[in-house]
Amino acid sequence: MDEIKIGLVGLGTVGSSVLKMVTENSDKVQNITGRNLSIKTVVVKNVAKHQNEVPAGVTVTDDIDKIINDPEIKIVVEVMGGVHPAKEVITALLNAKKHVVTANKDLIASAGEDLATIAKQNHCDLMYEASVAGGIPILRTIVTSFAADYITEVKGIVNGTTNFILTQMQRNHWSYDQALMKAQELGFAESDPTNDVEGIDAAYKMVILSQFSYGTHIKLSNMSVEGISTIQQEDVQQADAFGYTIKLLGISRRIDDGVFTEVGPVLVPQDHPLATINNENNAVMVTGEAVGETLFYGPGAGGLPTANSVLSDIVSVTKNIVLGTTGNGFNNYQSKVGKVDPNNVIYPYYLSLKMLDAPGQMLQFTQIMTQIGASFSQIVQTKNDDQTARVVIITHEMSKKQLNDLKSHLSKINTMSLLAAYKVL
Ligand SMILES: NC(=O)C1=CN([C@@H]2O[C@H](COP(=O)(O)OP(=O)(O)OC[C@H]3O[C@@H](n4cnc5c(N)ncnc54)[C@H](OP(=O)(O)O)[C@@H]3O)[C@@H](O)[C@H]2O)C=CC1
Ligand SMILES: N[C@@H](CC=O)C(=O)O
Ligand code: NA
Repeated sequence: MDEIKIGLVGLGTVGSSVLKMVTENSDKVQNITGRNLSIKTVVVKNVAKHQNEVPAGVTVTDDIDKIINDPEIKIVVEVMGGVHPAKEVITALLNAKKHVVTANKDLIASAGEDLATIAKQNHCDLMYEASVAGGIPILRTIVTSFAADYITEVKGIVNGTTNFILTQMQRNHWSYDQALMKAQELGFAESDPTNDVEGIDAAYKMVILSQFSYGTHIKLSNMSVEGISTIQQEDVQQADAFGYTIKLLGISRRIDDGVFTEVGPVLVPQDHPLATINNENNAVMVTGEAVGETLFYGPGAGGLPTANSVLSDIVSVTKNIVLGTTGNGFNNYQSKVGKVDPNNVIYPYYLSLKMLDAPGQMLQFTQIMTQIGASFSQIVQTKNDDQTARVVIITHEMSKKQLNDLKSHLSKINTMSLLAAYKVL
């Protein structure tokens, strides 16, 4: 049987699981593709650390040229992460006519279009199913199964680390730091978890999902991105008492002629499917005009689930090699969309305020709300300390403009401050 040799760049959480799956699941892959796939060379930073982690016959090196210049290697898996030097490495691999499979959302969200062009010029495949929602087969599903439908919204939980942290904070009353440490230990978090907890990793994934859903590139700089690092345990518990679970959601929807995409903590009603997604699991809801609402659920992080998506790309590339159909692009949908007026982006909000515990304070707050044309649906006041009260409110629908007006009014009053403002689904 013909052989296809694979190069692997990175042997961490995902890389070691890719090596395991290529080695242990080769019979099924052979059966489907008619090719014998094996990993020939692995590139890492620290060769000594990994020397004993590979089967006999596999070379471990820190020299990427050993893959770039090896004519026997046809497919390369990039799982080292980060934009640089991953971008330069993938560019060199494509120019050397290697097909590339990557899990790197940072890179695809920021340079995916350029890399796709280079791939096409070289008649090579560039696939990245693992870059969004780890083990959930969502990108290929949008390309193939929503090919004709007009997608109006794509939203969901697309970061495993933050969902794990929020689950532990809500269910087990863990501290934020304790939960983050465990997520790192389990291999869900990025090597620097800042992008996870600040919502940037989820934003990268929303950029890619929007590209696939609407055919348009949303710039990260045009998105509102908020993470979970400032969420307080008391807000998690208060949301729960109101009947909501706080989730970090990415939401991308058509509004007017445009697409509005954002990431932030959202109060999700406890009977909504997204409220039931726990730990490192992710869920993506895709709404199409024809099909209506659909939900895709599964592990969003972790070695083997992510490796399964990498393997699905490897198998797709292999089939293309066999059929001579490489270089046709992972996603070919391109379309122009207009701008969205933030006044038309409306949600109810959860507002947490600290105010002086004195007569007239609530009246003053109510006057501001009346002035900006907003109103409450639920309100709870508790003691914060000797002098101040904590007032938590769920508003009726209001626009981003009204929220900004509220913030600006509050910034001028030194007896009240807004501690948190989260959307309510
Ligand atoms: N972990 C997860 O659950 C998921 C991760 N991803 C993505 O997959 C990719 C890999 O993630 P993960 O496996 O967790 O990362 P790890 O940090 O566990 O592993 C990274 C690997 O890449 C190697 N590496 C890093 N920089 C270089 C370099 N400059 N040259 C050569 N090798 C290098 C490291 O080598 P050494 O060990 O010698 O330091 C290590 O083996 C990232 O893009 C991540 O965003 C996607 C979905 C899920
Ligand atoms: N750090 C990421 C890994 C998968 O993309 C996450 O936690 O979701
Ligand atoms: Na995926």
